[in-house]
Amino acid sequence: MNKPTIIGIAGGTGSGKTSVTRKIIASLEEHDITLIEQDYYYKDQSHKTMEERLKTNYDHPFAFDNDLLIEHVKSLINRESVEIPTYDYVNHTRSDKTIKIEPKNVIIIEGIFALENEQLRDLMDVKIYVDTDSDIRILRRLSRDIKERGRSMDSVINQYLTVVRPMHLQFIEPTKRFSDIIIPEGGENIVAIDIITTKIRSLIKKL
Ligand SMILES: Nc1ncnc2c1ncn2[C@@H]1O[C@H](COP(=O)(O)OP(=O)(O)O)[C@@H](O)[C@H]1O
Ligand SMILES: Nc1ccn([C@@H]2O[C@H](COP(=O)(O)O)[C@@H](O)[C@H]2O)c(=O)n1
Repeated sequence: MNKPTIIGIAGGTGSGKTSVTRKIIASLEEHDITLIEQDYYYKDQSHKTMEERLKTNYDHPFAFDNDLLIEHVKSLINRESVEIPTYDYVNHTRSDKTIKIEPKNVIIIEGIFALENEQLRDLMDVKIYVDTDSDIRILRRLSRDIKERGRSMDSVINQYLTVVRPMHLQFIEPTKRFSDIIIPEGGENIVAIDIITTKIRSLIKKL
């Protein structure tokens, strides 16, 4: 059986990775797509106190269980289903439930460090970096984290200035050079989404 088409979508927090991913999936409605959000692979911290969890650097590659992610992607490539973890941003740890993911012809891996790990990159057919200015990204994140992730304005601003911004510059922004295509402004870039879906369709045809 042929290898599924693997797409990696990276970019800073609030850049619009999730929005781009949703638009790609919607544009390819005639195809079944497996989505893996890298955030689900944040390391389990259930053995830590909340105080300890608040001190974790969630913007460092070490915060992720990449070994498990790579193992799961390889299983999907071998057309085996996997039970993937889920993540609870309010409690900063893995949730109790897992989700069964079935292998499909297209697999999208989306996350801030989707292009950081060489082993993971080597499995990808198309590598995308969503590039949005940092002032826009922090405004989007502020609004989203307060509405959806149980955060206060002060905590988002403090985390951004002390951890998120420096880690972005050190670890995430440099992964842009590994991308095949850079999308400015994320999900509203209709032309870029169109180019990407055309490429994915042509890769699926070759399967
Ligand atoms: N083009 C846009 N205009 C306005 N808001 C946007 C746009 N793209 C994304 N957002 C909003 O910004 C927040 C972060 O976007 P998201 O796609 O989740 O980014 P990421 O996955 O890179 O963190 C979400 O609340 C989303 O609805
Ligand atoms: N417990 C956690 C885990 C992660 N984060 C932040 O999430 C960001 C990545 O998610 P995006 O959807 O924004 O790409 C990352 O920058 C972490 O700081 C968190 O705050 N708490």
